[in-house]
Amino acid sequence: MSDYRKEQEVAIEAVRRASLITQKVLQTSISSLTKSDKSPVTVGDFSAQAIINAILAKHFSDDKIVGEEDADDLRSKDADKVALKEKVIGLVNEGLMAEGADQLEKPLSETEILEAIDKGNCQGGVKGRMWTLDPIDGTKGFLRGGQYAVCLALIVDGEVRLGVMGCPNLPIDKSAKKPQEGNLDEVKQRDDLGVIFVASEGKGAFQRPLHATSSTQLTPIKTREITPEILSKASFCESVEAGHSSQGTNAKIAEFLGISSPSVRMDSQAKYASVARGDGDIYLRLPVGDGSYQEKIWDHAAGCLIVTEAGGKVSDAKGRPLDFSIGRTLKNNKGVVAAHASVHAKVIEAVRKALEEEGRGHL
Ligand SMILES: Nc1ncnc2c1ncn2[C@@H]1O[C@H](COP(=O)(O)O)[C@@H](OP(=O)(O)O)[C@H]1O
Ligand SMILES: [Mg+2]
Repeated sequence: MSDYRKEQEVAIEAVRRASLITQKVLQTSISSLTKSDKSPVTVGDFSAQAIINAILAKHFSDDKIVGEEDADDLRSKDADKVALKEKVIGLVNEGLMAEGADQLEKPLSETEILEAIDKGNCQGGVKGRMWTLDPIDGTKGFLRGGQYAVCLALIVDGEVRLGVMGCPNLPIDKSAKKPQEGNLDEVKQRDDLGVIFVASEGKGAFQRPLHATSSTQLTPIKTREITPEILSKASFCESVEAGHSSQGTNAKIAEFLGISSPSVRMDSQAKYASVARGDGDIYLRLPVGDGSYQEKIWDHAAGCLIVTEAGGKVSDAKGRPLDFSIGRTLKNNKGVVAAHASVHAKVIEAVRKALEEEGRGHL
């Protein structure tokens, strides 16, 4: 098994710098940004993507990147888009020139920043090294002051080898209260929020505070011990967005497992982080309707490895491993189920029953 120590160090620093910039976008009042730039999430997305891609290109210039955005919008002469581009250029250079490892000596030019954003055009596949990036996963959560995550993973020959996730609105201490959904003031005021999660294949999963310096120790994380006998005491999490995961099916699965506590709803891959550090036990993401939506690899790669390395098991609704080797989507899979390895099979059995009862057993 290869050692991805250098990649891990670079990825943590890239995610840290990008996450701090998204946090700044959030904290410099969403309402004023909304007026001038239309969408703060666009500013945050482009800025985080440029920061991460530029740092990856500096260290691993041959690696490909599978990302969601390109810079076409920022090349428009439209006044709105020009204002957006100026904002992004300012934030990217602020992020890259802030003190710490990988600090830039001089700002990047507009052309360099647009080129960095455009690097995310790889189509994925089974051969070679590629990074997959979601600069702001959980865009809806970001906008409502809920959970969102800056997610980066390294895929080599179709397997996820390294996952790093920045969760600026998640408490460092898993037992601390999460900020109330939609309470932007709380997110702005609390100084105990912001975590980076990291996992490297075969090396375990860890967390560290987002605001820590690069030499800060990583703390190991583990899924909560849960056995089939006490499965009814488990807690499960799901998307806030009903369109992303069938909440009715999820509720039925919980009922079959004897779980009576209500689901914890959370945006983004922060759900994987919660399961990985034993804050929640099960993450259910059951397909909506005819199940035609194809999940994107950048929405799952980092979280999947972090849960697996923390002692959990991640699969699709049928119990099959997620297949990251066939392009930009998980088209060989339907839905996602993450749980402690010792109860995963029981959860999958409940998923099968629930889908059959809904007449969707073929999914
Ligand atoms: N119909 C659908 N079913 C499942 N996921 C969807 C979806 N439409 C969009 N998504 C994805 O769901 C992600 C958010 O997941 P969650 O609900 O867990 O917060 C989105 O990521 P972005 O927010 O990066 O766009 C988006 O890629
Ligand atoms: Mg996403």
